[in-house]
Amino acid sequence: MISIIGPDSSNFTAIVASVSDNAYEDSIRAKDMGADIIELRIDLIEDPIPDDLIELIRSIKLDTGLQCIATNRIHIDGGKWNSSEHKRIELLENVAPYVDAIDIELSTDKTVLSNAIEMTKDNNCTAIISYHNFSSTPDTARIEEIIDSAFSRGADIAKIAVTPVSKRDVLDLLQVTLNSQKPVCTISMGKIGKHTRVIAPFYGSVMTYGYVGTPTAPGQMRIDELRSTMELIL
Ligand SMILES: O=C1C[C@@](O)(C(=O)O)C[C@@H](O)[C@@H]1O
Repeated sequence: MISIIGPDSSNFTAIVASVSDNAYEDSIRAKDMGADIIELRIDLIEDPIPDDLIELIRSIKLDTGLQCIATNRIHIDGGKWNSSEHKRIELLENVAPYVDAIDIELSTDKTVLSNAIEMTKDNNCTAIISYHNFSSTPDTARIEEIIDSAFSRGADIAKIAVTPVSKRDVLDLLQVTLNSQKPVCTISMGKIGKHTRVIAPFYGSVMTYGYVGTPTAPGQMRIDELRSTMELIL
């Protein structure tokens, strides 16, 4: 399970470094830059082979001491996975015994999602159920519905990554974040939302994502810049 409770049992925000190709080298750099957790984006790795992924995860965890999230992002949620759904989930099952959390999309087929969440918990992993919208930000009632849906399907953390078209969209997401009584990770992507990667934690977001080599989403900041800016203003 990933830890989102600070050493003094206060809530703290985990800085997550998304890595893909060059995952090992970028994970070492991420650690030095101040990342708390590594996210391995399997969908961004060329021809992922289970045994190689397991060896990679073991090396990353051993040499960085950081916890690891496995993500194999479905195309509809902005991912690059382009093979079968069965294989997509199978790769997550292969690595589940070696990681600390699995990220699976709310848009996944309900039965597949339910089985994947069961598998996640059977492996004592944190279940992150994520929702992505790369064109807009739903209204607050809809975002709250999405969060409730994620928890009703077994999420330990509900992740909402949406795209604002106005400052009001950003404020709406921060309001939902502040009101949430359960662990959420909220991100306003793109240029208008970029500052939420630093300030959403102040309103209760339990994780914030950054990059080492190349961004894996619009508006991401480099890990060291993210950490220093958070330390400066939070
Ligand atoms: O879902 C998320 C958040 C993210 O999309 C971002 O906006 O930083 C980056 C993804 O790698 C991660 O899985």
